[in-house]
Amino acid sequence: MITLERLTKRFGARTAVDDLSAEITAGSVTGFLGPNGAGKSTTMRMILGLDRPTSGRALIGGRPYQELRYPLREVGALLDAKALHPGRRARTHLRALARSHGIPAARVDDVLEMVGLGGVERQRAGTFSLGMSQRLGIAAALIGDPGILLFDEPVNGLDPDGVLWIRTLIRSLAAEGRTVFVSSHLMSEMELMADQLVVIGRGRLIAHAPVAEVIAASSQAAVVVRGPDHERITGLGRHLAAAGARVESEEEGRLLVSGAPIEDVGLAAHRLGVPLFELSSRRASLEQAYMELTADSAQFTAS
Ligand SMILES: Nc1ncnc2c1ncn2[C@@H]1O[C@H](COP(=O)(O)OP(=O)(O)OP(=O)(O)O)[C@@H](O)[C@H]1O
Repeated sequence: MITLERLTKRFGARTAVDDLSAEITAGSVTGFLGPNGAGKSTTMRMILGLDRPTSGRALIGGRPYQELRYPLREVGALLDAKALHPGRRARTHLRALARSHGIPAARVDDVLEMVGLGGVERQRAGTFSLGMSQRLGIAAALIGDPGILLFDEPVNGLDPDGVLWIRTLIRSLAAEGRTVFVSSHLMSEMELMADQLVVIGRGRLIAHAPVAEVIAASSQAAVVVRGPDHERITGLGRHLAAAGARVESEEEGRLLVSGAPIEDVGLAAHRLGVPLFELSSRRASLEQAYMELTADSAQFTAS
């Protein structure tokens, strides 16, 4: 588990992370979302002891990073896949990491196989494609078999095969009971990958909830009602609106109802004797829900 307790980071006059509290639980993938400059990387850096909080704290399994004796055995991270020295060979890099953390050298070959770099371990990192660098970064994150993993934009710039591979890996790491915290700007990918979401804007917490809940809260989520009798459909709409639902009608005989469960809409139609051709749920996308949530906190917006 990762615990953020009133975590705050200021850079001079700029507050990058502002009083952020959240618990990122084990056994599931938690997506970390927010507009550019929202404070995601800074939060991850504080969790990993790379930036010192101005106030508050970030705990890994109940302890600050600095107190972990062999950090790589407790937490692995992929922050910047291209950060590795270009002259380093993949295997040499992983061997050095293993040695400094008391991890058996045999584990190096295991993780190279696991990420599909088994054949290129002697190649220098500078000759790696972005996808290979990403895989090497993931091998480094996994080398200590840690229970907690952080991935900052892991699918950035990857081809569809690479994206599918990372998604499957991340899901399986969580299924093994690990805590997985992943940032991404790709909403469609997050929708497939994450169980919960932490959404921040201007350093502050906007939402912390299961993905399904965040999507259901979007105003784009609606119940679609359609029937042959326009007047009776309109009457049903009035009835639902009087009961507190939001009702729109873009074409005759068809309603979009939000703020009322589909069961209530169906029962109301039945009670009022309104014949229906369609009663269905229109699901919002995570992208729509996210855009609504963060509309007020995007740092850079076109006018
Ligand atoms: N070392 C630093 N010195 C000064 N300001 C910084 C530093 N690091 C980050 N910031 C500022 O803190 C804010 C949060 O940045 P951060 O990189 O954490 O956001 P982010 O959510 O990761 O953004 P992105 O999605 O663009 O990667 C930004 O306004 C950024 O300019």
